[in-house]
Amino acid sequence: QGNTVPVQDTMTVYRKKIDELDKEIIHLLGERMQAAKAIGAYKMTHKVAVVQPDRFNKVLQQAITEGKKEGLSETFVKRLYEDVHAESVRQEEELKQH
Ligand SMILES: C=C(O[C@@H]1C=C(C(=O)O)C=C[C@H]1O)C(=O)O
Repeated sequence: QGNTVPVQDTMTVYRKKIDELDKEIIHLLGERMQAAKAIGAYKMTHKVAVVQPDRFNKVLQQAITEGKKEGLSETFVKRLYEDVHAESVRQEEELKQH
């Protein structure tokens, strides 16, 4: 059928967009982890606890607010940020081993 080619093209265009956005997301997450590690290094020198629940709660609330503007559910943003936070804490803790 002649219409299968344009359908493929449309999907290819959007998938290319998704691939680009995914690259940006990963790049930004990497940058975020670098910032967390810089904070982790400061904490290590000044004997400050890695996990800061009040700060994380603020970060989470900000993300939920921004997420809502983008049509993202609170549940999704919460799950996502709990994972991001866990990785951030893991990377800060890892600094102590070196
Ligand atoms: C990066 C920090 O360390 C931890 C990680 C956080 C984060 O990833 O946003 C927030 C609070 C801390 O539990 C920080 O204290 O700011």
